[in-house]
Amino acid sequence: MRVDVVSIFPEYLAPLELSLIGKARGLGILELQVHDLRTWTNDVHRTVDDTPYGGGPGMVMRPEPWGRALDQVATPESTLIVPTPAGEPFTQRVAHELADLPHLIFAPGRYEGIDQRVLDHAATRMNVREVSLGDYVLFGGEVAVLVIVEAITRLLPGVLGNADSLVEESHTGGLLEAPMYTKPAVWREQPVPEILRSGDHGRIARWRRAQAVLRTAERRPDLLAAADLDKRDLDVLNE
Ligand SMILES: Nc1c(O)cccc1[N+](=O)[O-]
Repeated sequence: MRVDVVSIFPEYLAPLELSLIGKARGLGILELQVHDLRTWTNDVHRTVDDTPYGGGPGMVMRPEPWGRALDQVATPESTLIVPTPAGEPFTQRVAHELADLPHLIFAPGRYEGIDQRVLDHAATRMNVREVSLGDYVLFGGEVAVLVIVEAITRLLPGVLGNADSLVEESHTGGLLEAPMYTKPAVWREQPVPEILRSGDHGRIARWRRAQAVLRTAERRPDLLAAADLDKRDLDVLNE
């Protein structure tokens, strides 16, 4: 997979050189390049914003630099990802969808956002997806890019040492993951649930599933409605 990020704060994306993302880049699993949007400005002040038509507070990102940036970076295989509070919810399902694509271009906006014509023009030549991490307001989209790139990269084949890790985690299968424990067996007078030390893998799997169902029912009933529950799950909820 290739990823290009265009930002007025390219240094914000430095964490994409670290840890497993850095490893994926080193292995050639992920090809990633960060660009400074001001590269595509043509005035002495390298201007990227201007006042909004129709009035109102703040500034809007000018279309010309973005247009020239996308002209250079986009290919026929590109999908433009625009992190914005006005976007569709970014979920594990969306992460899986994006992880299957050949080329993602991220356009994190600043100020009051990017001139809408940039997205509308881009949509005439590539897929455009506006995605939101949540219902809150940030200074810009760069931190959202870090989150989305991490969520996608860990799904790419060869990145996680044990692909089984993807099976039992939260939101895979629509449920939150069960609580996890490690040594010592007792910590500050709190024992690890006995079943986890029983060695009975069938009972352990059923216990973990029950815990996931109960935790999801308590914290995220919205997910439970969409989850694929079996009779045993329903019995757990009705106990
Ligand atoms: N919430 C927000 C924002 O305020 C600015 C850019 C991106 C996002 N987001 O992805 O959620």
